[in-house]
Amino acid sequence: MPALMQIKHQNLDDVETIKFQIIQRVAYFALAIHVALIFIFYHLGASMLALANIFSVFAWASGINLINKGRHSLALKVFSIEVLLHSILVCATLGLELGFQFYLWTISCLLLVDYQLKLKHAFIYSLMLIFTFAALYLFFSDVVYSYAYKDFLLYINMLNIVIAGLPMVYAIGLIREISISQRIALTDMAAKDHLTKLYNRRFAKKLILAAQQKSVFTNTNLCLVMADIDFFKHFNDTYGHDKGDAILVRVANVINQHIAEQDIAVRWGGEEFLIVLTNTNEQNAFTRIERMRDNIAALNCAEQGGNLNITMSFGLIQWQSNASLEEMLQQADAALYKSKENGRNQTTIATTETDYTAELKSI
Ligand SMILES: Nc1nc2c(ncn2[C@@H]2O[C@H](COP(=O)(O)OP(=O)(O)OP(=O)(O)O)[C@@H](O)[C@H]2O)c(=O)[nH]1
Repeated sequence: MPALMQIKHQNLDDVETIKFQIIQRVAYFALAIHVALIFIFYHLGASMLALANIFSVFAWASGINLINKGRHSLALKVFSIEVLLHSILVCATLGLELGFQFYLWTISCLLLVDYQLKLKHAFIYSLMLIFTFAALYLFFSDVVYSYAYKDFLLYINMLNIVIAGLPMVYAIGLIREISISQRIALTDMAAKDHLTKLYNRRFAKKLILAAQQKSVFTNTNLCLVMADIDFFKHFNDTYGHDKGDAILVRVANVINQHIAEQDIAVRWGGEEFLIVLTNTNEQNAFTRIERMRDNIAALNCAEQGGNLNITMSFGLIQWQSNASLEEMLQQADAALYKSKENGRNQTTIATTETDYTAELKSI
């Protein structure tokens, strides 16, 4: 999987690691280029630059080593200083026509992705690199290239611009992916219950109201189902709270397996769940919930605690036109209560005597 794509599927903690894996790959590439430059500069007759490149190779190698040791921020500083000195030296010796000064732009972007550096400091260093870029034109624009391969200057310049530009595009793409993945993670944290990964009550209300509006608009049915694990207190008391938690997760997984993508499953309270089945009438919902109930009762909970069976009771209502969410929840709750009263491990369909349309008309 490409590294940028990989970020979407990682935890926030892993994002920094992936970022530096990418930087390390770029550093290996830079190291190889600097090794080649030793020979290229030597061949051109610029022996002082060839000698300086040996130090550059050491700088890139030690930066890579620092990344391996987890000293990411220091590695970036080593890379930045190397590029800064290298650009100044090459421009002072060979002039600006080769385009080595463009690497200062690349490194100024790289400093900004170092989160260990305070933003203020990162800005200052980056600006200093940009000012250095401008100053090179001030001081070295009259340096004339007097070495071999003069005819190739334009192409080398173009090559340097491309090589310097690619990491900048890559770095901005990386920052974009990181901020998107963080936004997704934060939205998820705000919307979901951390144990079961189902929607939490607060966030779900917005979703349910939107689903209800859609059902009115599309003239389709919507059902609300209240569900509650039977004798869960007894399970907790017998096997402990941690094993109770594991049961909640397994029950939530079964619920998820039995709902469609557009349906909504919510951890409503402790061991109480709310399921919203869209585009489904009362009879269909009943059949689907009964299948879910059977599968919960068939869960093998031996791992979580002895041979105690987990069962669940359900209360179901089809959303009545003009009824409010609170009214429907009350009815679903009343139906759930009946399931409990009648012996648990069953589904009760609410019998609504209230005519919500008439109620609305009389207001
Ligand atoms: N393990 C665990 N238990 C929880 C959690 N939230 C609520 N509970 C427990 O769920 C139990 C609910 O007990 P009750 O409301 O008495 O209901 P019950 O024992 O399931 O009995 P009925 O609903 O009448 O069948 C309590 O013991 C709570 O401590 C949770 O997040 N984890």
